Amino acid sequence: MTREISFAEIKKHNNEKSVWIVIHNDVYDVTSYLGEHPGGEDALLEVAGKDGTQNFEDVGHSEDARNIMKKFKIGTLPPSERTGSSNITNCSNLKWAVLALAGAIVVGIVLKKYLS
Ligand code: HEM
Repeated sequence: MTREISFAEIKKHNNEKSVWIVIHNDVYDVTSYLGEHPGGEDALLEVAGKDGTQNFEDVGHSEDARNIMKKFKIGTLPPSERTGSSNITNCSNLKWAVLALAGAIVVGIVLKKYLS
């Protein structure tokens, strides 16, 4: 079960005793994950009680990481506090798809030149 949690409450959980982080408008309680996080506890503490979406995406977390985080979800932001950033993941996937396509086209052109 998840509930709506506002920043007024989230920002109280900003130290190692209790670490709540907002990522893509969802609220995660990662207190028990501090010691297990491959990126270290400091990375999580830095955005404790805040929105860590940007930092989370800058690292380029794997699908694995995104699955693990589901376990820690405790709620979502109220609609009035949400930001429009929940599509960043899709955007970065799209970016890679476009890059892969561009690469394939270049390889195709080079191969065609060599083979003709
Ligand atoms: C519930 C939230 C999070 C989970 C479950 C999580 C999980 C993970 C996992 C599994 C990795 C290993 C690499 C990978 O699989 O991508 C990782 C690496 C890392 N994470 Fe997180 N992470 C979370 C939040 C964050 C946040 C908010 C930050 C930054 C503020 C962060 C910073 C990092 C860094 C710096 C690395 C190391 C990357 C490297 O050394 O290659 N993580 N995280």
